[in-house]
Amino acid sequence: MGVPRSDETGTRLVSRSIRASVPSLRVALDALPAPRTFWTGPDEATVVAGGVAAELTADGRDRFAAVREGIDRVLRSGDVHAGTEAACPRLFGGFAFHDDGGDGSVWADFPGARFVLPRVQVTETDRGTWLTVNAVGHDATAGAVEERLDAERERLAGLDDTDAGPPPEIVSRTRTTPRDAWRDSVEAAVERIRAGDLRKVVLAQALDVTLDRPLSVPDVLARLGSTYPDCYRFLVEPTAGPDRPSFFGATPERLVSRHGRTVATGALAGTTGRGDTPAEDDWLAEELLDDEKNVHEHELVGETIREQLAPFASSITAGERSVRRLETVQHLFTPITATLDRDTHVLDLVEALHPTPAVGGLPPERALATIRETEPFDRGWYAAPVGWVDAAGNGTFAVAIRSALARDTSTTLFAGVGVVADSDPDREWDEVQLKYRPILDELER
Ligand SMILES: C=C(O[C@@H]1C=C(C(=O)O)C=C[C@H]1O)C(=O)O
Repeated sequence: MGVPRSDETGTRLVSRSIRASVPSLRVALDALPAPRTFWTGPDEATVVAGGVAAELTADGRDRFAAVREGIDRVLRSGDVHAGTEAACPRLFGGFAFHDDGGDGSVWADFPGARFVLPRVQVTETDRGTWLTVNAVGHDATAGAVEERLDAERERLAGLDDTDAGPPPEIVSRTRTTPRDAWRDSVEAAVERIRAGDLRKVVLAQALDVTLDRPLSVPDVLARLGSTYPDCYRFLVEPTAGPDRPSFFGATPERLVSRHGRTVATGALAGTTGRGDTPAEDDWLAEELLDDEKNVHEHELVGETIREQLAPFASSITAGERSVRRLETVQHLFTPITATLDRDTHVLDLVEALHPTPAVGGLPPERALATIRETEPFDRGWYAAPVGWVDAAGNGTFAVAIRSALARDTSTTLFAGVGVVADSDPDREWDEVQLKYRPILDELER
């Protein structure tokens, strides 16, 4: 797995941080070396990072445990001066949706799991901005890292504060799933549900668009931050080449966060649109809260999450169900918190929770098999966990929906819907189109 063994010859991780200033995080992200990393979310520090000090990859069903072991080896012992908690060494990454690898399509460069300790990282917190340089390996010395830290600070402070460019134009679009095929798939799933074979399955579509020029992902992430300020935004690049793919998104869904013994997650499922007026918005929200089909779909998610957490928790609390209003859709949301009964690593919680029935279905194995048989494309990392882990096993993971994979002038967008016994194929089709909007709006403004 290409992991430097920190236990063979003593400390091999060196990490130094200092306060720094950058013209903007967007400009910094654009200037950092590939592969680039971006992460932010509610109550989270914003991180823009570049390069690789250490990287872990794994495939298959055991990928959660395998990367966890690798991460522990990298972070176990280190010569770390971070200045603030958010600048302490963290690995950023995520997982493929399915246990078995994809079909080698657009996701060819994405392993089953990949985490990176960035070489250079800018961390923005409520209390200031920090620059971090990390090194792992035989040649990692405090002197060399401190020299690089000074050089990076000067380079980043000297960057010009340019404006974001205008979005590109869409030249063409191709759907993976024509409307007729969609109708057939949803009807087949509904039949299986009515026959008692399944309780819920989330079916997705992909949309391939060609742009008139390559996408600037830093610009898109910055704009998504203004439109979706309460969402998790992320960028994962698995390779460093000029033609590398970038997986990014602005997702409203947290899979799990763990800080010490405190765990926070939630059920987000059940969807309606936005109204043209505040009154219509409120009417749609009320209708969603009362809608039997959406409430059922939502409750399956909440119940399952509570069951999945039970083996780790001394207590689990579900808050009140409410409507979460986003720019383009409204969702049913129930917050769930838990107290761990021991020091369970965040990646063990990720493994236990993924995929929740908000993106998979019930019973899980049958739903996953249905997804595999039905969807004519590889989900890759869509709807899978993305986030970060630190040395204490704390971390936050989001569910990578409202996301897209960009490479050069091609971008593939993904969106799915929960299918239950009384789902209507045409309404589900419309819901998929709404869920493309966060990213699509950035490509055709
Ligand atoms: C699967 C997606 O969204 C999920 C499905 C939802 C639903 O079916 O109502 C709502 C939010 C998400 O949990 C997606 O956006 O691609």
